[in-house]
Amino acid sequence: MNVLEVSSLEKRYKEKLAVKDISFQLKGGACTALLGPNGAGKTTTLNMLAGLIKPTAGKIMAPDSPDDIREMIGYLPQYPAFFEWMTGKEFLIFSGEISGMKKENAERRTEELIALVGLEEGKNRKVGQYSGGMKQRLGIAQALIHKPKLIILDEPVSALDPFGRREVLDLLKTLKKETTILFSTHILNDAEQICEDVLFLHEGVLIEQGAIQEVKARHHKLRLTLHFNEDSHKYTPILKGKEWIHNMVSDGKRLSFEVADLDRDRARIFSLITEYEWGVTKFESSEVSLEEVFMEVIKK
Ligand SMILES: Nc1ncnc2c1ncn2[C@@H]1O[C@H](COP(=O)(O)OP(=O)(O)OP(=O)(O)O)[C@@H](O)[C@H]1O
Repeated sequence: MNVLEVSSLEKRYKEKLAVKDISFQLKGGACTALLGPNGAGKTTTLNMLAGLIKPTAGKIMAPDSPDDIREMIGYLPQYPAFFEWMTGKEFLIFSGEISGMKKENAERRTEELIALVGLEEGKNRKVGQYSGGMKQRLGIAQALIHKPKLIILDEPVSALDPFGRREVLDLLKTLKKETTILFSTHILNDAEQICEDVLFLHEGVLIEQGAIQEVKARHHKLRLTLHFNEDSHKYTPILKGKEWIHNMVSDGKRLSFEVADLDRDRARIFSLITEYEWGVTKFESSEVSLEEVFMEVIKK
């Protein structure tokens, strides 16, 4: 069942067409990553879904809650504003009350959320004293206060150090069990770790979408890496002429390239190694990352 269905969505800011005719669906219970470089249109798209800005054209539908889409969405903006003089607990109760909850319900929900996002220790400290990771976890709790079916998070980990990033990614993994998640990021590795589905946005256009495994399979490539006991540049002329070798990178003693058929091309490489008696110290094969697939799709 789709939680959200978006069709032909478009946003124009004066002369700038920031989002161009994009269509996609969000499956209930799935985690979807909206990926794209700076300026791709991620924030504009999320702001339209959250009802903060009006689309120039297109439709946003929620099959399950057709009357009040905003009710079913919890949103964490890229730069959330907190009242730094409130404690985390006070801030959540206040957020619940301004979203229309009765005080006792807001208090009950706050306790649940504090446990869920792991803020027990800091709940009575002022938000101004929180670390970046704690603030993001508080922001996520705030987005969840009214038990939304879908939470939308704009770059929730981009501004965090590696420790804070891990905290928030782990929290998102836990939340996947309870709610549908859509989050934007330009760090593809984060998406790969926690999401099932991806949307690739580039210059306002949705250039690829679907299950991560399917997207990878569509652009199926594998990377072989050879480690030599000397500078690998010496070996590139022999490999350059082979039509089955793509995107070769020579980096010190290491040489890597993409191939389409691992078994066939591994055998080809082994026969070259034997023929030329190359001093190979290590041989590795790996799947290309989502990041490499994305760069490939953008180039096309
Ligand atoms: N209010 C606005 N008025 C005019 N142009 C805007 C406005 N907001 C965004 N834009 C432009 O629309 C394009 C998309 O911006 P948007 O912020 O949605 O991208 P983004 O993918 O979220 O980028 P980032 O990762 O840098 O946040 C950019 O070219 C941006 O300059």
